[in-house]
Amino acid sequence: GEASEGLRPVLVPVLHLPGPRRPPRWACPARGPPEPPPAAGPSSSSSSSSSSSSSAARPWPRCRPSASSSSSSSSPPGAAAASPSPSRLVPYDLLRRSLDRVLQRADCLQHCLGSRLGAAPSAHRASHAVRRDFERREPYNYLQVAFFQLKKLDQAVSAAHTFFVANPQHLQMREDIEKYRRMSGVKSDNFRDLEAAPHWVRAGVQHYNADEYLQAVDRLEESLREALSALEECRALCEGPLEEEEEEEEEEMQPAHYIQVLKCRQQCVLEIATKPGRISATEDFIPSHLDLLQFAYDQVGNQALAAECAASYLLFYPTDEPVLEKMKQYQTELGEDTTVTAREVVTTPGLYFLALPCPMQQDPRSRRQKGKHLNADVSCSSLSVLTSPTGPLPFEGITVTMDSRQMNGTHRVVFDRVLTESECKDLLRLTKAAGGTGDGYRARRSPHTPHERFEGLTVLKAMQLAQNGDVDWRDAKLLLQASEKSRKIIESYFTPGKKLHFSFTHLVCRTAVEEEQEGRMDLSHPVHADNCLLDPEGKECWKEPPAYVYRDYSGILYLNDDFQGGGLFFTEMDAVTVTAKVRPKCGRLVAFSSGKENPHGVWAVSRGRRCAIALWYTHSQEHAEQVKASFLVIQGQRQELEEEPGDVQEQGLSHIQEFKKEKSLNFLGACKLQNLEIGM
Ligand SMILES: O=C(O)CCC(=O)C(=O)O
Ligand SMILES: [Fe+2]
Repeated sequence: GEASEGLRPVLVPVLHLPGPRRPPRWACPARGPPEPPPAAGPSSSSSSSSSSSSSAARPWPRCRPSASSSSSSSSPPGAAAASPSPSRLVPYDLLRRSLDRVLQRADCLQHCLGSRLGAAPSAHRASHAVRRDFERREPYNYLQVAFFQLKKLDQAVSAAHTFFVANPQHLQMREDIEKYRRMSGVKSDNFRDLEAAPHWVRAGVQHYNADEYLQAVDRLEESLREALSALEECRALCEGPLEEEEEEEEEEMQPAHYIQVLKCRQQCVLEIATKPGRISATEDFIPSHLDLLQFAYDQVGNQALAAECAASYLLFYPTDEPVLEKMKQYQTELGEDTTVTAREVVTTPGLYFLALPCPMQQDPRSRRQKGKHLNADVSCSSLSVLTSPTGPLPFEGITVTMDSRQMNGTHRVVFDRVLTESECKDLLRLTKAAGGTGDGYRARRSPHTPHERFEGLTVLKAMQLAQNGDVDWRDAKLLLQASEKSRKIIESYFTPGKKLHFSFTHLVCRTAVEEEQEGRMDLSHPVHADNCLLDPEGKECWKEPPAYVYRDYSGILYLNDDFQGGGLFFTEMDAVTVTAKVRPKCGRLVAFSSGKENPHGVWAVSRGRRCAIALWYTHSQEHAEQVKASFLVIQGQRQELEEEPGDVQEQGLSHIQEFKKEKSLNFLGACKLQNLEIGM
């Protein structure tokens, strides 16, 4: 109907590289196919404006299309000097040289940004230049020549046409195109734009636009599959040991393959150069398809698949209001106990590909045997390094500030705005009131360093304090709520569909002991991993007691920033090479997997008091903390519990029994929470 018409997602089905079609500036005219006989092909000599003395000897474009040169129509001196002798000028050489330039830039950029060495200025220039090359479709200019040399006329024509589409004012190419048109053996359908969306993209969209949703879903699914495998191939190409292999197999290299490599590289460069959160139009292909599919499935009455698409879409745009709204609606329609899961797509902002089962241990030689047809194993091997699996975040307003990639590791993330300023204030009040009541941490005042005082408070302790009237019930409850909120965020981000239980929750403050700061060299918290015993010398981490081996994920929710020092940092297994830093502040939640992949420590707090809620989670029900149960018991409200979904209910009830036995506390009179809702 009308209303749903209005909600139709805007279409952005672009797989090719986008870019403004502003007229490019040209340093040199592109040259047509080399052999001059007019009958054989477009002439390269007739309209040459070059004054270079060596032009007659060189059958190739005299000037390499250059992103930076804009003033001269003669050969840049550097380029001329670097030119191989005419006899060596086979198409591949030339093509390669132009590609190498781009590839070098890409590598440089990757390296530059990767190591975060004053990345901004040069890296961004490079990225613009690379981008410009692609916007201008420069490589196609070379390709047409290469194909022409190879006597692959149809491909030469489509390369020329593809270039011309983006450069309609290019006189030389216009002439060449005219010549191609007159050549026998050239068919009109050779004038194809190789950068245009492929047929399988258009078909789905056409059906969609014609409101033919049944056909649309089939075609869109097909299109999505194609796109995912294309992307995957790209990743493999981008990350594989490309140059080496090509060096050996140069003879066999096909120009089309170069183009593919180039595009892939370009995509990687863009991904890396793309600011966090900004998703380029190329990358928009998948979410936009998911968006269309969601609507189409909805229209054909398949709510389950529509919901699945919405959930998948939210992996890319976790805060998209209309889709979040839709999601809620689907959840209601499908029933709350139906779990809606996203498709097997993993993503970080700006980086995604299919989560295939990875043949991790594959012999690298197998790739070589398969020659240039790079396979999933290449991208798989990088999967664990480059990506974090993410699900939609269950709360609005929370942002992902840094992901694994930005933190140079695996399963690391920083969320912001998990708490408001006023919630931080309330929780800090709780720490004040609780101060001096013992550290809740094996009762040691300074477990890590004599230069700081360490205070801690568990949830249970907070509840008991509230019961005794030592702290405000609402503050105690807020501690529980903040913990549960963090749990939900971390669960949905790292392990959607797989329950994470509390393992231990601890509100901790580290206070600098003023007279103990001079010449201090130690850390507030030495480098460690949370579920294994780190051995930096042996670069190992022993997953055995007394380590808390059952801890699967760790979270630290920070409450303040008015102190000196106290930054969290991650290291390599050597415990000294810092790979990422996190500055604490109110509402910031850092989360990471608890294993050897995430050694971390805290720099000395040299002034003031640093407070945070440290949270550990486990998949193991056996090791689940009884926070929720204790909360319910304190309320004395079994009935609340009975409204919980099945598994929580069961778990809660059995924990109540245990809890009562263990603590032999009489909670019946402790019903102060009765009027406070449990709602998280
Ligand atoms: O407070 C922090 O930032 C980290 C604390 C930590 O790593 C721990 O308690 O295990
Ligand atoms: Fe830790």
